[in-house]
Amino acid sequence: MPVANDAPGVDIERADGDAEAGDLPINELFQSLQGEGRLAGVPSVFVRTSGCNLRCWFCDSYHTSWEPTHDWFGVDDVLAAIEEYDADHVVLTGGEPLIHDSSEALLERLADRGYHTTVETNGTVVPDAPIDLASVSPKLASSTPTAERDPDGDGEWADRHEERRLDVSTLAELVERYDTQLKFVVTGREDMAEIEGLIERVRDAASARVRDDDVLLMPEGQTREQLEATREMVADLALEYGYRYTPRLHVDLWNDAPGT
Ligand SMILES: C[S@@+](CC[C@H](N)C(=O)[O-])C[C@H]1O[C@@H](n2cnc3c(N)ncnc32)[C@H](O)[C@@H]1O
Ligand SMILES: Nc1nc2[nH]cc(C(=O)O)c2c(=O)[nH]1
Ligand code: SF4
Ligand SMILES: [Mg+2]
Repeated sequence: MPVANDAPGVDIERADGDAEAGDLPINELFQSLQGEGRLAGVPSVFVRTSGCNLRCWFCDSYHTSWEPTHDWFGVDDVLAAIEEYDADHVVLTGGEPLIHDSSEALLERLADRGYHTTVETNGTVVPDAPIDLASVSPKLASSTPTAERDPDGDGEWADRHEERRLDVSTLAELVERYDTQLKFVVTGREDMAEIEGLIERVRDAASARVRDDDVLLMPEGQTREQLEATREMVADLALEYGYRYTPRLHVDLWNDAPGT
């Protein structure tokens, strides 16, 4: 998916493909309702950076991970595009937004201007920047792109993904530093043992408290049809384990349409 430049008033004229120091690779920028997590339903501007240090086989943002596409924009240009919208909430996502140093500069500027910021992150990087809600989605073994599941080849990324996907001390630091929700993509009941074990390890490692309702179970699925097959099972698991369920509101509403 190319940069979404058809939204009214969004100025992304300087799309010349060349990076300058401090630029961010932007895949798309749009307004929607936050579809996931504690703030589901809140009108928000989404800034999607391109590039990721992981390769989940199910990644619903294929054009930021497996096949990244983007144009480069300065932080000022990104801010100007955000300010075209009448929104108080900004969601910085990707790809993995925290692999880019300039994400920190953008978050500083957004905080200065009084925006509420959510960062959607895989929890492998601790940033040095203000964030109102760290929406951390640690990646489970069921996300690994094994040869059978690799959408793009025959498992070349499996080892790198496996090595990088979880680091308890990084997760503990995020929990200590930020108001955090831990949002797990659930593919089946088999994921629960890993989730339970990981929560226990993060609780042991972090001085800050992780409440059961800071832990969210989200059904895997990029389309309405796929979610139909997983959401009830995941809702039942949330009830059984006492964690929170999060819908994928945007998928329920708009399926897999771009810019939603
Ligand atoms: C595309 S990721 C970008 C942010 C970051 N890289 C991460 O994974 O948290 C945004 C959110 O979508 C979730 N996600 C990606 N593919 C999904 C799928 N097929 N089903 C459910 N959630 C998915 C991720 O777990 C994450 O919470
Ligand atoms: N509406 C909507 N809500 C979202 N919440 C997290 C998203 C993401 O891709 O990070 C996302 C997204 O892509 N769309
Ligand atoms: S970590 Fe996030 S962006 Fe990266 S591949 Fe997984 S879901 Fe996609
Ligand atoms: Mg998304």
